[in-house]
Amino acid sequence: MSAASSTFQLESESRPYLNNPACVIKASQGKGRGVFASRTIASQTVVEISPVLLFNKEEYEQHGKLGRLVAALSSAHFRKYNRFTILDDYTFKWKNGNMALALGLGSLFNHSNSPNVSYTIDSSTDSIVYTVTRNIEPDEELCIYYGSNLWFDPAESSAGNSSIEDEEKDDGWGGLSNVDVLRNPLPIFFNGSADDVVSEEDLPFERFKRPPEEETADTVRTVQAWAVDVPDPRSIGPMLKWLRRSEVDADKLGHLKRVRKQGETSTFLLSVSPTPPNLPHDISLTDPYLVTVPSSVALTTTSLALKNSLWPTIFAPRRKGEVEDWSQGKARWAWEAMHAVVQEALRWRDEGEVGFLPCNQILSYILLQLPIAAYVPAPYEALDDASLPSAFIAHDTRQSAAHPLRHAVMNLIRQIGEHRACSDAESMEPQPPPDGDSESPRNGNNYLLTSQVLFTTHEPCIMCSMALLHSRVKEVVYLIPMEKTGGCGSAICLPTLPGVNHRFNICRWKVETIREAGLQLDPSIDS
Ligand SMILES: C[S@@+](CC[C@H](N)C(=O)[O-])C[C@H]1O[C@@H](n2cnc3c(N)ncnc32)[C@H](O)[C@@H]1O
Repeated sequence: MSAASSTFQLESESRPYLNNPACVIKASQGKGRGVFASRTIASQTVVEISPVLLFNKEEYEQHGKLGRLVAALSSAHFRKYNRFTILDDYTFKWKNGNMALALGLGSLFNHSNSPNVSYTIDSSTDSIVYTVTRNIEPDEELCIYYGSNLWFDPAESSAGNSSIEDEEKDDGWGGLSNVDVLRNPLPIFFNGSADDVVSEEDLPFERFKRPPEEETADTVRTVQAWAVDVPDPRSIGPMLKWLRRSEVDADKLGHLKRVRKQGETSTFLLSVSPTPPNLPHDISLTDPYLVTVPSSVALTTTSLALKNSLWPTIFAPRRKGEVEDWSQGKARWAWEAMHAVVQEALRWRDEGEVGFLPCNQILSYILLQLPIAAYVPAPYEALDDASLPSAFIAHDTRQSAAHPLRHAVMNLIRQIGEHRACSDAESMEPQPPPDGDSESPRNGNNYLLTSQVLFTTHEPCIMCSMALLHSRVKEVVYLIPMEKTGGCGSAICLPTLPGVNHRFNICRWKVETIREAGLQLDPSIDS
């Protein structure tokens, strides 16, 4: 039974809904059942809290979904003609790859391009909260927005005045202009406080995991630290207490064990300060002396063996700081940045700039061209800082400039360089001269993307990845992997190559988002 052919056929047929006397379920012209107001409802009233029934990914893929092929080409068109079960009309994405079926009224809200109900996901109680977004008249239908990829032909909606559809309809671009990563359903990280940490699976991207780099005896970094021997085993306890209490360089030596035992003698690591710390007079100790110790944890067993030969070292297979936590606020910032870069690419669609051609004639009606764009937003960490670096955005101009090197990323980096040159010229401050030392803070001033995150529609090619490396970018987030030409993990992963003198993080926007955007691309082009 399809939703639209439900037993509710007549407008006059309505049934009371026990939990909320302001809502009734009635037939809605051309849509099956719908939820209607039985009386006036004030704006911002919560009209429903629906618990959800969760299906895990495997269960849904096997029994509910459209089948793998169709899912891979998840377009409204395919969904329309390839439904396996009516559940496909009711379930939607939940966190951790699960699918959710709203119980109660939640499954009966119809879609409108001008919705009067918004909803938020409450994952702590596995429920969805529905709130009216304006004052509602008696008998008005309550509708939510399902997104721009509908799998049915929508019946005219009376839920609101201005219609999202009016703005979007027939863009001559297969609806790609409607790709709006900010639209409903908003991801989970839009629900909580900006400082809450987002779990890895709820992030909108996957992080590219670099294989840990192997160290050799020549590359292990070391530092000089003060140590002292405790010859009398009875002094070990008091010395440990003293060390704990005094907390000397606890942060700087946290990657090392503080005591090394060799035979009867225990050696205590004291500090990395230029002079030895003041030691307790009531404990029998030798004079402090300098030892060479590793300056970081061991990431691999090879590194551990090397470092332990200098000083017992902590083994931490994950690089400290490699997997940085993302807060809800930062995830929202990234979401908006990705939205901005997609919009920028679309802005150039009619200008004939480099994009992607359908790679398969049979499927060409769902394959779209997307020009390439790149964006560096103002850093999230410095959003409140008035002196923060500006945001920069650029697109690929290979066609219009008739220049083979005018890739979006190259254009962006050049733009930032030119901006920097102009502001330097305007500034009265003398600028430090460039030098070749990557460790030098003076040189750091001359890099163009230090601590910045770059968002791009397409994985940068090898040339662009190298330019990003030379600009000391902190992170690259891309939407579409470029299997044959990408320099950030697809064809090659430039920042992991031996010999390159800068590493940057790589984040690949999650595949579902690309599918939602309806993008299928020719992977053979350089971006
Ligand atoms: C989640 S159900 C909504 C409740 C549904 N009307 C019912 O009777 O069970 C989604 C289904 O409702 C129908 N629907 C929702 N909004 C619609 C609209 N604007 N126009 C036409 N059909 C709609 C479609 O058949 C869709 O697959």
